Amino acid sequence: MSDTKSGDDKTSDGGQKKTLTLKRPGIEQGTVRQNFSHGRTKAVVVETKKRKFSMPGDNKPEAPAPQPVFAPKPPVQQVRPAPVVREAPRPAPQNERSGMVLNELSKSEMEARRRALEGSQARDAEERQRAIVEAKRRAEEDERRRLEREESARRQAEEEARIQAEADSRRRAEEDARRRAPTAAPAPINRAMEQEEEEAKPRPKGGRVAPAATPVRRVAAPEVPARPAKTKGEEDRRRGKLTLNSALSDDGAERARSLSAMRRRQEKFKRAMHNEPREKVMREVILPETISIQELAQRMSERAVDVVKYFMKQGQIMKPGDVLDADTAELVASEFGHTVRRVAESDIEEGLFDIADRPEDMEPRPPVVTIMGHVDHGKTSLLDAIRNANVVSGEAGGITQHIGAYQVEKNGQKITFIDTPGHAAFTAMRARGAQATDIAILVVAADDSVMPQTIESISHAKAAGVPIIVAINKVDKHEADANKVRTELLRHEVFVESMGGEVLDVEVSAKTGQGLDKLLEAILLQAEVLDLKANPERTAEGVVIEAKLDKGRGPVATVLVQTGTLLPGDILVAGNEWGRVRALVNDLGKHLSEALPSTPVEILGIQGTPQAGDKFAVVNDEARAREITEYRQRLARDKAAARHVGQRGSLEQMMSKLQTSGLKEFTLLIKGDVQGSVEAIVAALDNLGTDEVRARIVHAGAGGITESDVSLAETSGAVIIGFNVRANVQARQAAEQAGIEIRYYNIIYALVDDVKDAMSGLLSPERRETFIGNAEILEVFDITKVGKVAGCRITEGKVERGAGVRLIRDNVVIHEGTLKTLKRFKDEVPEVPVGQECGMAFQNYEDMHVGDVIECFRVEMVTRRL
Ligand SMILES: Nc1nc2c(ncn2[C@@H]2O[C@H](COP(=O)(O)OP(=O)(O)OP(=O)(O)O)[C@@H](O)[C@H]2O)c(=O)[nH]1
Repeated sequence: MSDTKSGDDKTSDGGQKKTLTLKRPGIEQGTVRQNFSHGRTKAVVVETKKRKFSMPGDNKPEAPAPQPVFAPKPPVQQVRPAPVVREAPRPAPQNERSGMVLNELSKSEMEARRRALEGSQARDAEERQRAIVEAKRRAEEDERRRLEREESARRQAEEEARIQAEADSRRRAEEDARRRAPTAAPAPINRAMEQEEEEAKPRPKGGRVAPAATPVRRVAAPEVPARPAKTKGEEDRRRGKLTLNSALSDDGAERARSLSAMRRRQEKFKRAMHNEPREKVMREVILPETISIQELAQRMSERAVDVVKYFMKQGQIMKPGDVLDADTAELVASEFGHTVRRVAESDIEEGLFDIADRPEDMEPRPPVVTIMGHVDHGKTSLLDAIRNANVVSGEAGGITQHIGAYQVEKNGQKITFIDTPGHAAFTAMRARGAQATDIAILVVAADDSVMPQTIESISHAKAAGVPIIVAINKVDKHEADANKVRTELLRHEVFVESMGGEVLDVEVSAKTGQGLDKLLEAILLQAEVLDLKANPERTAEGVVIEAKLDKGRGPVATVLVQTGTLLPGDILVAGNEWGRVRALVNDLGKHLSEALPSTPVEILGIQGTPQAGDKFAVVNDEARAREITEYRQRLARDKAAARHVGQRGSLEQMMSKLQTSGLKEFTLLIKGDVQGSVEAIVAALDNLGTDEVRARIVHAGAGGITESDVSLAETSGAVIIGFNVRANVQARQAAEQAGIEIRYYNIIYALVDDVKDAMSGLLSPERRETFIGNAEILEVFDITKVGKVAGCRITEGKVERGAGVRLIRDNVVIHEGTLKTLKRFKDEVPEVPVGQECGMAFQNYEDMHVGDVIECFRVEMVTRRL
């Protein structure tokens, strides 16, 4: 902008703003005020030059000089205010041009300018030419790339098809080999899964970018020079940002995936074009214990919606998220034509239990005894008597407390008694796979002899392979007949020693203490025979005997250490719960520094309440404990959900449900403070069920109500019942959000009564009919516009308008309906009592005869109760 010709250039006086140029012909001058920041303004002289047009031949000698300067520029460009005003007035140039206009430039200057102008025009032309060439080159380049892209996609498709074919043939060969030698080399359990993964893996890019490494060199080699430039560009665009890492890493997965996706799209499109049905691929579906419909569909390579449709055809409305048990899933998979292989996800638990011990590490351990027998034969009395007489020496004086098991000492040897008499607990434990008992004491009252539960107890002990010692109790009673007991036991294949058998029998009295020592000796003798041993020098394993949520101490569990030594600070997993042992407390309330094999001990520090019968084991660290319990909790949740779904989910049950349609269910989730009370509630609720309505318990357990309970209740539409427990804040909030009802109780009967009431509501109300009266038709009148009216006499009770009526002829009901009119003389009346005559007409019915009887009745809908 320094080439301005503003008056400033010619001004030597800085304060003088006017230009000192002469008024030139063809140039108009004006002044414009220009605004700047900070309110500054400046007057600017504007010159407008009238344009001269000259014909090509018009070659005036003076013309070329000014024209090169001004001609290329449009007139408006002559307004050049800004640079003019900003510059400080410069001292007037010292050359001869001072005060002269431009068209009076020297010849040499003119020449220089002309040259410059010509140079710039030439450059412009050159650039234009270059741009055209460049555009052409770019178009060619684009076309070449496009062709290359197409070619590469085609080769890629060919390549993958070939690799696929190779993999198929390899698999077939492997299968053939396996079939030929089925036992020679059993495939590892995950072989099929690995193979499937292998096939599912995106094809490595090696086949394309590094062909030498693979046998596909022949196909790939020619592509090498062209491809990297092209795919790289594509890749970069896709990734957006090219980092050093991404540039250097050999990650071809994304490229392979996107190319496969392209291929799939192409195939899909082709299929759609030719209307070809998809080729059905039979798969081996790996089934865990529970699986969601979505996951199952994925493993079968089917659409989830097809599986849902399949269920719909079976009359079941399912969602893709619903969980199926393995049996149902297997049925579905085989319906879709796939084979299944079931696997256990329990690998995570491997090595948790049953660590092999070396024989030399084994040391004798005390026997664990359970007392069984018929009701009122004295089990509790016997347990109490033994305990009171034989508390572990040195610990007498402690306040005994019920922790579910206790230890006594006899002749310096310890015996552990499980303090929950009866075979129910024994069976519950066995049902969970735990066997805590070494010896069963069968209590039979000498005055009552063998009774039904005595026989049941015998069966349980025998089924568990636990030796029996018979305690013939209440021998202090004068009507006691111990021999009768012995002979009756013979009938149930319990051959006592005194009858020539091998089963030890002892006559005892829990009341007087008679024979208790003998009983304990018999136990020790039996234990000796059993040669009970365990390795105390290892991490502890055992079984949960009882668990509860203690108000002050949180979750508390009584465990029986079966092997190893349990120490405070140990991290253990028990059922679905884990925790770090904070304290070990025995049945006398004493804190122990260790719990050796066969010791029952109460532990504090677990996160939740496990269930009686759950096995426990000490693990190395919290992470493992968490991992195992999370897996187990997930499993339990899935199982509960599958059980719930199973009600509608399994085909077998679908059928049975269809047959028993009309059965209403009252779904409940029960949480209680101790396992015992929960079991009692469940049993009581089970008894409420009828053919029409029953309580379905989706989950029952000890412990507070948690968020997972709420979500289970939500999925199964259950009401949550808390017995002596409360919901935590999260659970409460979740329940509020989900609209789940939580009811709290502290009395079982109140709970059962409420459930009964609620279930009664589910029973459809009963239609109850009450007879009101009878009338005999004496005459039938046909009245115009009204129709037939029966003239009757009330023979019994009364007749009410609005009540139900039946027309009875020869004791057969001809019609049932309502009355249209009930009249005495000419008046409509609400009712007519016995002995009086009246006129009656039926609604929409006229076939009445003399001698028919009209029965009048009232119908009520009565709510039924269980
Ligand atoms: N005379 C006498 N009575 C006994 C003896 N043992 C128990 N009893 C009584 O028998 C009744 C039942 O005894 P429990 O110990 O409650 O019997 P149980 O087998 O534990 O009963 P459930 O817990 O209901 O199965 C009680 O009234 C005891 O006092 C005994 O050796 N002699």
